[in-house]
Amino acid sequence: MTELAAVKAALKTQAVETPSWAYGNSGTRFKVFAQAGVPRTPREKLADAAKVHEYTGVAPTVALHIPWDTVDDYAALAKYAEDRGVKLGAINSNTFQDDDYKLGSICHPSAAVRRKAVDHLLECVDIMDATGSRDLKLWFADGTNYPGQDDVRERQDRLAEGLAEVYERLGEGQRMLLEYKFFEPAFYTTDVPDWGTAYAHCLKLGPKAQVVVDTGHHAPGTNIEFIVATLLREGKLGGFDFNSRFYADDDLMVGAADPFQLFRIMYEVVRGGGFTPEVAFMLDQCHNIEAKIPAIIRSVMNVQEATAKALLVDREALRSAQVAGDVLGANAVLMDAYNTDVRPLLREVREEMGLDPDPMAAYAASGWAAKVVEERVGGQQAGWGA
Ligand SMILES: C[C@@H]1O[C@H](O)[C@H](O)[C@H](O)[C@H]1O
Ligand SMILES: [Mn+2]
Ligand SMILES: [Mn+2]
Repeated sequence: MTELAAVKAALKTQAVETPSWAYGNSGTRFKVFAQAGVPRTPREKLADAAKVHEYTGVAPTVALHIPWDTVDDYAALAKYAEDRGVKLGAINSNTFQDDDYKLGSICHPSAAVRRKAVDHLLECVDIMDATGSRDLKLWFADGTNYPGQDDVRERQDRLAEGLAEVYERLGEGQRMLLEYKFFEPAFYTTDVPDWGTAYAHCLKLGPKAQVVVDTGHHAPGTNIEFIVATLLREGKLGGFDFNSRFYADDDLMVGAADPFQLFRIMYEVVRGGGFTPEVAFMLDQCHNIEAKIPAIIRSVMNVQEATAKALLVDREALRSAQVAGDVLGANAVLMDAYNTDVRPLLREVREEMGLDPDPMAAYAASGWAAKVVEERVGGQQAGWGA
């Protein structure tokens, strides 16, 4: 197989998981701008997600967030998704919106509150059993706002104890993905603030515990691809929450703020043997002012473009330049790939997959946007963030 054929074949195996909550309204503490036609139910979110997969061909799963996507019958929801060509993906817990969690959830000083939080996580595993999901994704808002507010070390003990109980509950083929974030909503300490803390907990828990890298969760200037290379080397990279940011956890379209960073990340993924189903490529975004479905289609295409460029890196030329200490030569090999216009290649890949080469145009021509605005009248629009 020629190198180009191999690159095309790899691109056809790409799988980007889209987040149910990105189809709903979202915003900031200043304002949530509602949009006409936004889903009102988990089923309507799945119907929109199915459109993203229909036009990109590489968005076959949808992450759920509990309780935002709570339903009576999860098996029926999984069937509804499959009837539309997508599958239910990671189950995201939520221990950050309940009044009891003001001082934390799994790290809270009160054993009763910790019990409540762990019970929610265990309920999420029950849901995974019903949906057939592999991954339980855990992000904790837990932290403190002032020095002395709580015992930093003891909160880690509480975290370890709670995670261990959930780990024991995981079934065959199930994993827990622990996500870190350096701040917000806590502003002094965050109990899982960085990759090192997440890695340390996952190492102690065992092989079913892996780390999630949310690309919006690092201090400015952090070399995220170094973290990716290291976690892959350790066999502890479970997945990504892809988005982009200019300042904090802006949750903008992945690749929009820094396409070069996304390329560098995907290069370390490819180089580290991480372009496999073992690494979950998930989007975690909020489309506060832009149309949501087109924004998610654009995001999936941004991931495809970064991946194509990463797969096109001339590894042999790079290796020999690196071994020779040819600094400029080595850098030039990587930049050649990055500066390659891969859009014609991806158009070909889509045509070979039986898709319209231009997903954005195909979606715009589908009339889906007008259809949902007309149909989705009344009821409570889905949304979060204010
Ligand atoms: C909504 C919530 O936001 C957090 O910042 C984190 O990124 C989590 O992954 C996401 O579930
Ligand atoms: Mn995230
Ligand atoms: Mn986030």
